[in-house]
Amino acid sequence: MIDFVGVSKTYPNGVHAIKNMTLHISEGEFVYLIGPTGSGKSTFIKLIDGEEVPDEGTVTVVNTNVGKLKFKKVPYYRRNIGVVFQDFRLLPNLTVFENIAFAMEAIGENKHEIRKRVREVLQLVDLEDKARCFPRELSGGQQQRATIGRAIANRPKVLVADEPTGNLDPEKSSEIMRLLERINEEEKTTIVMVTHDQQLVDSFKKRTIALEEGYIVADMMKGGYINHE
Ligand SMILES: Nc1ncnc2c1ncn2[C@@H]1O[C@H](COP(=O)(O)OP(=O)(O)OP(=O)(O)O)[C@@H](O)[C@H]1O
Repeated sequence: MIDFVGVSKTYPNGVHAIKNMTLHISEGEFVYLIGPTGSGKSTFIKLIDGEEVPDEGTVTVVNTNVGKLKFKKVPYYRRNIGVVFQDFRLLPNLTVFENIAFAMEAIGENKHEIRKRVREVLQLVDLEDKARCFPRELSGGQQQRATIGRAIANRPKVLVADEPTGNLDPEKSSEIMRLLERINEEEKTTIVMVTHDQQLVDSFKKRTIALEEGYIVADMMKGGYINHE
């Protein structure tokens, strides 16, 4: 599903963010990406969603060579990838229902299908009673659930989450983890999640890939935190 073969990424300022990385993530996996600040986690995510291209090696996601994608094809490719950030990024003037529908309207889905899927997603993220609320009327945890709903509306094959629990307390973070696990199981979505939250990684055990200075320094199938941070 996600294959990095000999991937290196150097930014124009000379920073080597990813160094000769080779790694395979299978369809349906749920993987944590951990590592100290500046170790290359966000760059790894950007190589997956096509925001950055590798200088060396190949990044293949859902049978697409992402680094070789023509500019015009990037939006089509991105339909395969749902993205969730720490800071929510919901559209403030749209309701929860509209925020989720927006992602589907953007790809020209028909109205009937949008209504059906948004209801399904609202149920999955447990926000049926908040459908008509605006983001500012929601708690942080609810906003993050709405963001996740928006990210999965188009049934992406891969969901990348960059510190999705970064702004939430432990209880809300666990709630988000249980939701992501549900999406992973029920929607068969492959999930790559960047996190600094040692407690989460220890309690919701999953394959854990640790980066340091652009290198993979550990790849543990059973997960759990290590001493690299
Ligand atoms: N657009 C950019 N231009 C130049 N250098 C960059 C750029 N983006 C990231 N870097 C550098 O590349 C390295 C890796 O950054 P990256 O954001 O991937 O790390 P990270 O592990 O996600 O860090 P954090 O945990 O702080 O988010 C850092 O040294 C960073 O300063």
